[in-house]
Order: sequence, then C-alpha cells, then structure tokens
Amino acid sequence: MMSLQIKDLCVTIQDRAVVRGVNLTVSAHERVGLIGASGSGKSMITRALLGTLPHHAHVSGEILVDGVDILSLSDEERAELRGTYMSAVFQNPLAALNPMARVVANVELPLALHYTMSSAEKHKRAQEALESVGLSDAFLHRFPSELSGGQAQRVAIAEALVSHPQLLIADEPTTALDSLVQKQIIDVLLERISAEKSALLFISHDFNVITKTTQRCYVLCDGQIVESGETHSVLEHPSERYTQELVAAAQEISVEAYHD
Ligand SMILES: Nc1ncnc2c1ncn2[C@@H]1O[C@H](COP(=O)(O)OP(=O)(O)OP(=O)(O)O)[C@@H](O)[C@H]1O
Repeated sequence: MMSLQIKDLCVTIQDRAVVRGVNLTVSAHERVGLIGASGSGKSMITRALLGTLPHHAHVSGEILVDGVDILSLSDEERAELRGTYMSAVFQNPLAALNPMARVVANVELPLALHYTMSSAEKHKRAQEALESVGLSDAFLHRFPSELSGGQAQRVAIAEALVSHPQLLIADEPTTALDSLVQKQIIDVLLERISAEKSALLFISHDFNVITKTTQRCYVLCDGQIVESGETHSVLEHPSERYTQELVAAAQEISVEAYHD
C-alpha cells in the first residue's frame, strides 16, 4: 500500500527559508489538498517530492515513500520513481509535453524510459490512455502545438497515468484553463484517479477546486502548514485568519461551473 509521509521538510534558497517544517501525509487511495496563496511554497514542495528543486536549494527533513526516505536516494533512483511510482501534472501542459514529438510519442515516453516492452505494446497502452481521457485516435499523430489547452492537459494526464503510478501530484493543473474546461479536466482527473486507484496530492490556491477534488487538506502560509483537516470542515470553519481569507477569495470568484 502506498504511503507518503513528509516530515519536517525545510527548503532554503539563498538563505531564505521557503518551506519551513512541513509535515504532510497521503495514504493509499486518498485525495489530499495543499492550498496556499501565490508564493507560499507550494511548488517548492512539489519539486522536493519530484526531486527537481533548484540545484542551489538546501533541503532537510524526510520524505518517506513506503517508509524509504527518498531524499537520501541518488538522482538516478529519484528519476526512476518519477514516472513509475509517482507522476505529476502541472499548470502549463505545453511546457510538460515535448513539442517535437507527436501526442502518442509523448504518452509513450514514460513506458519507453522505464519499461521494456515492444513498440506495439507501448502504442496500444498510449492509445488506451488517450482514449480514457477522452481523446480519440484522431489526436494520436498531432503535435502538442495543434491542441487546445484542455486537450493538451488531457494528454499530460494520459502521460502521467500511463504507467499506473500510485501517487499523482497535480500542481495547479486547471489554473490556466477557462472555467468550463477546468470542470471537464477535474472530472477526467477524478475519474482516472478512481479507476487507477491512485492517491492524489492536489495543489492549488483555489478552495473551489480543492473542495471538489479532495477529502482532506493542508493550508500552507509562508512555507508553513497553518491548518489541516477534512476539506469541508476547513472550508466551513476555517480557524486561521489566513484560511478565512482564502475561503472568502474563493467565494468571491466562485464560478457557476462549480454549482452542479
Ligand atoms: N529558483 C528560485 N530561486 C529563489 N527563490 C525562489 C525560486 N523559485 C521560487 N522561489 C521563491 O520561493 C518561494 C516559494 O515559491 P513557490 O513557487 O513554491 O510558491 P507557490 O506557492 O508555488 O506560488 P504560485 O502559486 O505563485 O506558483 C517564493 O517566495 C519564491 O519567490
């Protein structure tokens, strides 16, 4: 059973502590949110998880994956975990896709990197993954530049899930999309997570999205967790002033697409 435990994680960049003593857990099949305003350190936590922190960052604490501290692994071992055990989708799908490779080749990439299988098998799995996010065979041979933002995010989700990771990290995956497409992408993401029985760590500044996607959440302020609990109780009874402000902001910009 997959388990992620972040213990006393600190990230310092050029003498500035950007993540300060963060503790966070995600268990098998759980959907957990991490919410915080811009600059609160959300992306630094994602990058610490994926092993992609800036090279001059100093990191301490532990990130236990099934009890193993992945901060103590080599770069090669970290790379092996990405795309097998854990995958990620980001705010800008076009930045995550290789612009020179067709859609099907992008989705095949994790399989090509981490598994030995025939090209026919890779192609079949990529095709199935694309179909599962609602993209027909007509998209297989397009280039990423020939996709809408929502289609590109579907391709990124197919690529992230093609290797059946136990944990998907979604770092603001809908922030760049308009509200109707946001809702479609969230629906696809949740449907795929549930079908794959993966755990989800969903990172966002937006309580509307966190409410829709997660069961439990952590509130990050200036690099520290200030509040955590079941998402609906944090939303309904925010005890910290910072959380109250995030909730109020979400209510102000609440879009009709979420009232279903
Ligand atoms: N490469 C870097 N070098 C130095 N400081 C950085 C670097 N990248 C980010 N920071 C700083 O680290 C802090 C946390 O940034 P981070 O990107 O994790 O925030 P965030 O919560 O993800 O924000 P956003 O929602 O705007 O993406 C910020 O104060 C930012 O200025």
